[in-house]
Amino acid sequence: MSLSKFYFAVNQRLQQTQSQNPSNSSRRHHHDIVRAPVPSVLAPKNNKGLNFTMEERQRLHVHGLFPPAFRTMQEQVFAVAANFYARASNIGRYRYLRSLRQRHERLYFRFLSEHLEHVLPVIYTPTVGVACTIFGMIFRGPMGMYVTKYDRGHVAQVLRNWPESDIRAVCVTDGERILGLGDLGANGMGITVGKLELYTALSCVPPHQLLPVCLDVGTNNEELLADPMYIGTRDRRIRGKEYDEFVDEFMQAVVEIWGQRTLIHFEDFATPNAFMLLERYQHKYCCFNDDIQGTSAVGLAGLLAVERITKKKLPDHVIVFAGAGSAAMGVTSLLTKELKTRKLDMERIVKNIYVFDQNGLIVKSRKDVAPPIQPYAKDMPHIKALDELVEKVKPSILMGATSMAGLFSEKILRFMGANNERPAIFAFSNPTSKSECTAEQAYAFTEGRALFSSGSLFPPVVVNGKRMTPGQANNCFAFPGIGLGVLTANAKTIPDEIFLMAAHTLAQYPEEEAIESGRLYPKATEAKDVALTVAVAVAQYLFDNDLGQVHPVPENICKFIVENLYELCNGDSLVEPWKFPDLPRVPFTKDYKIPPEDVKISF
Ligand SMILES: NC(=O)C1=CN([C@@H]2O[C@H](COP(=O)(O)OP(=O)(O)OC[C@H]3O[C@@H](n4cnc5c(N)ncnc54)[C@H](O)[C@@H]3O)[C@@H](O)[C@H]2O)C=CC1
Ligand SMILES: CC(=O)C(=O)O
Ligand SMILES: [Mg+2]
Repeated sequence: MSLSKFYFAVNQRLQQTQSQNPSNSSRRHHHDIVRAPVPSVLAPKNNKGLNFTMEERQRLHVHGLFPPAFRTMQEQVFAVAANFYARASNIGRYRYLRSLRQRHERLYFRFLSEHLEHVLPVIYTPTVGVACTIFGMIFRGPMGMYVTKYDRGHVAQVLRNWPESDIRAVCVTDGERILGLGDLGANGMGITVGKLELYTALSCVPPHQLLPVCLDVGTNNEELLADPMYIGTRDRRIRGKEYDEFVDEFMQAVVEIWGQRTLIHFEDFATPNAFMLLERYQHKYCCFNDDIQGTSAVGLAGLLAVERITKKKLPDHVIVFAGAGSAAMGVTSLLTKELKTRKLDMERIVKNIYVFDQNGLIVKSRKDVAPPIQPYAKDMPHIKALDELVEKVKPSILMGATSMAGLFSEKILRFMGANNERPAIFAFSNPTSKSECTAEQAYAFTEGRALFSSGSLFPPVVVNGKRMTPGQANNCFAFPGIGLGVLTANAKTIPDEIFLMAAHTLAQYPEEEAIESGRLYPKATEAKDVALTVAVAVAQYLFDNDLGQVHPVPENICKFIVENLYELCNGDSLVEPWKFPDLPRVPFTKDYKIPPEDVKISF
């Protein structure tokens, strides 16, 4: 029984119990009516919880609404941590965090910011994927705007209902390709919420300036259409002109309301629409597609790190891309751009790049190849099986973005290990359940020599006593910094070069020691530092190329950004908000941390 069906059954049972005992339900109803209104000082963005001082409680008329105890922000973070780690499952933690955000926003982001390593897999991939599959059941209240096809002609009017006026960035999805989970329709809202929360947690963009949007254009997911818990419109997806005009209206409405400078982040559109919309809007609006462009920066950064450790130039590496969707084609095209900057011609660039999709190797004789992939089509006989291609061309780098769990079979991984001293394996697909292979498999079948990275993080693996730490090849190391850099410069459009800048900045992160243990990407605990560094590089590029709209151009961009960051500390402006001061800790020190278990392998 699927999780949503299980909960549906539980709810049905509850309803039956209530209808058998009407006196219960009417009593509860009566209590609801007499409940006192919540003062606006307790609205999520104003609430300080037990951190309200006695003077504030009296002045703001909330005295008596709280127990007498006072807690510092840090103590409240401890209390949240105790609750968070006490939950038995990550989906339980997700639900706890959702309710925390809905009552105390600053505490929520402060907690996120301090416990990133454990929180990232909950508010982001993989758990957010589970949350999206049961989103209708766990929906608690507004988190963003739903715009449906029935709002055509009135999209601006609908967007104006959002209670915040100073929106600087919008993350929008139409829910057609949510992670590797396919068409989740209106449930895709969970993804846009998660992405924007990283803009705050990693880049300190104030949450009230961020707006998640779900364009509900229907769903073709039969299970959802038949699911009573589904929260979206129960229609099939609109396509073609109708779809294009709807998205056009949305884009116009955003700039009409919040201005041309509003950053529009496209997320988890199905690949054909993702490329179509990027081409249509890239030079017209301040927008980017995270799955194509954000991922391209992270993919190229990983390749640059491989180049560094193997001491072999990228064009000399044989690279097989499994998948030819947004993610894989994003990386391929940024790699091409990078190699062009190295003065290589197209023939040389594509020589060692092989693209393989669900119908096999992309070859010239195939008729089903989309235009962006055509330059990589090989003039050789078609190969249908990935293991056959790997045996034939002997790649040193294997990148997968297919949502096909287990695609990198034992045979393929052993082959990679046998032919390379440090085979590079990238399993981009999300969530974990869709990964092309696990970290354990990548290390086990290459005698612990693989440079392994995945879209959703795997725990470290101890191979013959040596601790291998996989990296996270995820666009979360790019988009928060890119977003912050673009907002800092107030750019009107986002040029492709930005993603090259981001890739080179990110590639500098892993130290030699980390690379030795197989990790090509920074740790989650470094993600805030990465975001700021990427933002500075991006803003610098925009200013240098006269693409910024801030006058006068700030002399010190880093200082300028830091001074404008969200105060995560309830008004105590922190000089370096991404490094919190070591405040005195209360004896709240129960063992509530659950470090991920290492997997142990020996030969
Ligand atoms: N780690 C990261 O930062 C990111 C990861 N992703 C993940 O990448 C995956 C793919 O995303 P998109 O490119 O947008 O999806 P997509 O659905 O457009 O592309 C999937 C590609 O995989 C190919 N494919 C399917 N089965 C295959 C098989 N058995 N053998 C070889 N190729 C096969 C398809 O032909 C298609 O070209 C998703 O799981 C997504 O979550 C996407 C963006 C960023
Ligand atoms: C990470 C991401 O954007 C994806 O899997 O779609
Ligand atoms: Mg995505």
